[in-house]
Amino acid sequence: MGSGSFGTVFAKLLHDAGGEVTLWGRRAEVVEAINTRHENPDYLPGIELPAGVRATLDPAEALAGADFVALAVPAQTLRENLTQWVPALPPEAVLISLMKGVELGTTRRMSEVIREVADVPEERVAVFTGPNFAREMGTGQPCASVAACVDEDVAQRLQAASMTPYFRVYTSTDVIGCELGGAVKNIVALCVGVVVGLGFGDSTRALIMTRGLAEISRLGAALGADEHTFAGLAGMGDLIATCSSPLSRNRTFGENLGRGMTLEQVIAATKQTAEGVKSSEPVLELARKHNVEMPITEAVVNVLYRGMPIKDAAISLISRSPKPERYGV
Ligand SMILES: NC(=O)c1ccc[n+]([C@@H]2O[C@H](COP(=O)([O-])OP(=O)(O)OC[C@H]3O[C@@H](n4cnc5c(N)ncnc54)[C@H](O)[C@@H]3O)[C@@H](O)[C@H]2O)c1
Ligand SMILES: O=P(O)(O)OC[C@H](O)CO
Repeated sequence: MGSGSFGTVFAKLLHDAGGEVTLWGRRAEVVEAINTRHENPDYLPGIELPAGVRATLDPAEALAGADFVALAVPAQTLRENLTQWVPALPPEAVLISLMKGVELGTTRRMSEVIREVADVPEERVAVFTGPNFAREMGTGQPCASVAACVDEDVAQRLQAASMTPYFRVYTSTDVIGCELGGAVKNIVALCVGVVVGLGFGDSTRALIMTRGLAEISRLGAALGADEHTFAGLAGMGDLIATCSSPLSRNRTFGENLGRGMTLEQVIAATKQTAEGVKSSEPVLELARKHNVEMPITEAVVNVLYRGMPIKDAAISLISRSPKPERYGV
C-alpha cells in the first residue's frame, strides 16, 4: 500500500520471492506506468519491474485476499490512510510496517499506530527494516533486512515470503528495537548530513554516528528494546548505510542545510520522504518522557524548529560536560 520508492521495490521483492503481488498507488499516472511500462518513472526510473507486479488505484482490489499487507506511505499519513483501508483489510492478514518514523503529536511507533487504527493484536503486526536503499534493492544488489514480530512464527512466515537469491532476511521478536533503529537513524543521518555539508570529514562523521548509536540504544533500553538489536542490521547496519550514502534523503536534507540553504529551500528541494525531519520532535518528546538524554536529536530539533544557528548547535554538542563513554547506557 503505497507506490513510492520503497513500496514499489518491496512489491518487486515479494514477487521475486515467489509471491503474487498487487500494489496500491494513489496517482493514476504512476499506476498506469507500472502496469504498461513496468517502471515507476517518478520514484525508481530505469528499474524494470516484473510484469507480474500489478498496480491499482483501488485499495479494496489491492487488499482482497492478501496474506500480507505491507504499508509504505509516509509515517505522518499512515493514520489517515489506514483508517480508510480498515474496512477492506482481510481479517487474518499480517500488517507489515515498512515505515521508519514516529508519529507527530502521539509519539507512537508505526506498529502502535497500526494496532490502534486496525484494532489488531500485536501478533498480526510485523516490521521489515534494515539497510535497504530502494534503488540498490531494485537493481538486485545483495542486501539484507530484519523481519520482526512478537510472534516468531509470523516473523518466519514473512522471512520465507521475502527471501530471494539477492536478498537475505533475518527474524527478530524485538519489534520496539527494530522500529527505533529505523526511525532514529534518520535523525542521526540529518546531523551527519549537516556535518558533511559544513565540510567536515570522516572523523566527525564517525563521532556523530557512534554517539548517535549510543542515544538510539539509550532510548531503546528505556522503552524495553533488546540492546543487541542495535548492533544488528536494524540498528548499526541501517545507521551506517544511511549516514554514509548520498542516496539517503535524510543525509542529503542535512547536507543541504549544512551547505547554507534555508530550511524552506531544502524542503522545496526534497521531492521524496525524509522521515527524520518530522520524526525528530516526537522522538525528542519520547526521550523526555522517559528521562533519556538525546543530545544529537535535540540539536537537530533546535536547528529545524527552534531557529538555532547550526554553529551554535555544533558548539552545544562538542562542549557538553565531560562524561565516561558508557554514561547513561
Ligand atoms: N526509499 C527507501 O530506500 C526506503 C527504505 C526503507 C524504508 N523506507 C521507508 O518507507 C516509507 C515510505 O518511503 P518511500 O521511500 O517509499 O517514500 P517516497 O517519498 O518515495 O514515496 C512516498 C509514497 O507515499 C505517497 N504519499 C504521499 N503522501 C501521501 C498521502 N497523504 N496519502 C497516501 N500516500 C501518500 C506518495 O505518493 C508516494 O507514493 C518511509 O517511512 C521510509 O522511511 C524507505
Ligand atoms: O533515504 P533515507 O534517508 O530515507 O533512507 C532510506 C533507508 O531507510 C535506508 O535503509
